[in-house]
Amino acid sequence: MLLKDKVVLVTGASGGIGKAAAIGAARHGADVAINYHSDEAGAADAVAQIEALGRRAIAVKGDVAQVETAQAFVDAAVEAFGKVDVFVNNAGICPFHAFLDMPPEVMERTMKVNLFGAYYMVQAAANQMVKQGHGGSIIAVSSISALVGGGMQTHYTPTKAGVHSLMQSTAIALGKHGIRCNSVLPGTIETAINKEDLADVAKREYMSGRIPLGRLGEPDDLAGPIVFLASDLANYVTGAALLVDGGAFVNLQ
Ligand SMILES: NC(=O)C1=CN([C@@H]2O[C@H](COP(=O)(O)OP(=O)(O)OC[C@H]3O[C@@H](n4cnc5c(N)ncnc54)[C@H](O)[C@@H]3O)[C@@H](O)[C@H]2O)C=CC1
Ligand SMILES: C[C@H](O)[C@@H]1OC(=O)[C@H](O)[C@@H]1O
Repeated sequence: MLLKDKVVLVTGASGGIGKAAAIGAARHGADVAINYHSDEAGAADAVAQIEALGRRAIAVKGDVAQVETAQAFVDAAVEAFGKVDVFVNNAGICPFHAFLDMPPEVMERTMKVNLFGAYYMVQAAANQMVKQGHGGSIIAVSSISALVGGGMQTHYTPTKAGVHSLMQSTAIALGKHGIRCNSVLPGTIETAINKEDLADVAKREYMSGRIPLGRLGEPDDLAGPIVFLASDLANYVTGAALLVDGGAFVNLQ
């Protein structure tokens, strides 16, 4: 039990990596507050799975692109559980689109959800942790795409580099409060975000062929690394970025 009686908040946790991280935290003894955008059934299922593990859970609806969502989420968690120990910024979108004719609204929505949303959420969680006075752990779900590009992801990869950079800067800003800030950099993980993209058989085979461990990732592959960074096992880890990609990044030839 690495997170016994900790309170963990996860954004975008009605499915995919966020849901796996929320349930993974509960498996390690945490009570969990999840933010979700619109998938009521997915959010209810995450709550039910956490409660089945004997932990408490709440689901709070909100669009992370709206500034006020962040404080409302933190307030709801504090009202339910009394504190915030761990904050996982996970919510994100990746509407694949070519560069030369990128619609401004697609670019701006991606920035607002992935980067602005992360900024306001992390700020709200950090203020709560500072007020509590006993430190905390913040983890951003960045991406291998913080380090490498994607021709159909010119609006997306800068947001992932941005949240990685945000963790580096907040690690400095919040170190004196005992708040650690790190990012995980997933490779290609099969979730709703890339269902359509990976439906292309040739693309799917190319992507899995690039991975030394021989398979695409699953949401649960992120749960362990996130729980580790959240836990006291990572007490002296801050400003770090952990690739969770089956070895894809280092596979040049
Ligand atoms: N699946 C992959 O290959 C990779 C995913 N990531 C990142 O992991 C994170 C989670 O994505 P996945 O689980 O893969 O996909 P997903 O589509 O299953 O999950 C994304 C979650 O974010 C939520 N969300 C989207 N817009 C939101 C908004 N405005 N407000 C609140 N919630 C919102 C969605 O409802 C969903 O629950 C994202 O930040 C993504 O960029 C990073 C690297 C690889
Ligand atoms: C959604 C993509 O399949 C996925 O997102 C990322 O961040 C990875 O780099 C993959 O491109």
